Amino acid sequence: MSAVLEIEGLRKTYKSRRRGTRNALDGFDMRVEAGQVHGFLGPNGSGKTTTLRTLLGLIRADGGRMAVLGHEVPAALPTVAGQIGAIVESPQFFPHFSARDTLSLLAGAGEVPATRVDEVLELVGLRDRAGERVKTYSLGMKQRLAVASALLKNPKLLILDEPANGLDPGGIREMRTLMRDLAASGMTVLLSSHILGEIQLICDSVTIISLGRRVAFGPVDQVLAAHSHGAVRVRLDAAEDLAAAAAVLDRAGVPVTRHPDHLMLSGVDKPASVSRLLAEHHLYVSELASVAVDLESVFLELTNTAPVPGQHRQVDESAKVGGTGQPGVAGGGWGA
Ligand SMILES: Nc1ncnc2c1ncn2[C@@H]1O[C@H](COP(=O)(O)OP(=O)(O)OP(=O)(O)O)[C@@H](O)[C@H]1O
Repeated sequence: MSAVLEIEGLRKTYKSRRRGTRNALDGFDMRVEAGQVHGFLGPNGSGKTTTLRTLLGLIRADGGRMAVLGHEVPAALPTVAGQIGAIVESPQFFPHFSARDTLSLLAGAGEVPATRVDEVLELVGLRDRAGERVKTYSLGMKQRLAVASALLKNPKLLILDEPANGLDPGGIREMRTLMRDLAASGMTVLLSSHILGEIQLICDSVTIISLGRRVAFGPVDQVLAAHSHGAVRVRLDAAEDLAAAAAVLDRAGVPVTRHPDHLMLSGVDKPASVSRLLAEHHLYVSELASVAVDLESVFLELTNTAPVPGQHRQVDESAKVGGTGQPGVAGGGWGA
């Protein structure tokens, strides 16, 4: 498979006299293969928008390299920009223009045939409302218009930041079908979203970022498989003992994620040893179950963002990452 997008060792530091320096990207890597729907996931403030803005030449990186469709960017952006469709942050439209006027204007400016306007209106489900002013649109309708505008050029790489934002359940499902159809037609779709159930359904592969570094990547099923090994859910007789149990397991080197009424452990070969260890500390298990993990559990574990009862997690209090940034996916990566 060939890479449509390659990012290696990307670094970006924001400097401000008042707030000092902040490493938004700290040697971030990413690879997206052709024809895939690729999910780009990370907690608030982990560096997703910074990555996308850097890729599109909106801000300058401090180090690393990026290539789109085999061309180094930002140097080659004039060559490849016509093949990238992107919505990063909410685009603004003229409120008094209709969707059709808006798209016709963009098509004219981008030398896109006028017939494409009706094609994209149909694709995003706005055909019957295309003549109405944008200011009368709902949030979801504006979001559909944004996706239509990114599709106008029939790009090879489509980058969408939270495309399901504001969509009703039917709209989310339609967007899911649209993404899959676009990928089937050969388009590569990079999707940033916090709706992990959706990502698991739509995406072929994912990259998870935390504190500006990649903490997992690969085909969704491989990322899940890598973290399903020895995944065990633990409940205790007394739920108030969960914190003490988490501390005991942590000291024993067992990866543990706290949830409001249970703990999730990974890499447990002998579940019985967990109940024995906890009993030695007078902590008694009421349930010990092997489970198949979902993307949300993997995300919460890797980014250390699972909610903890009685605590208000602050932005940036996610995982201190280290090591290779690889999830243990066989072969050290995919498409290699
Ligand atoms: N212009 C800026 N000046 C200073 N710091 C910034 C600036 N833009 C982003 N940052 C900081 O860089 C870090 C990464 O921000 P970024 O917007 O890339 O996160 P994100 O992953 O897109 O988050 P979200 O999921 O909330 O959209 C954050 O700590 C943020 O505060």
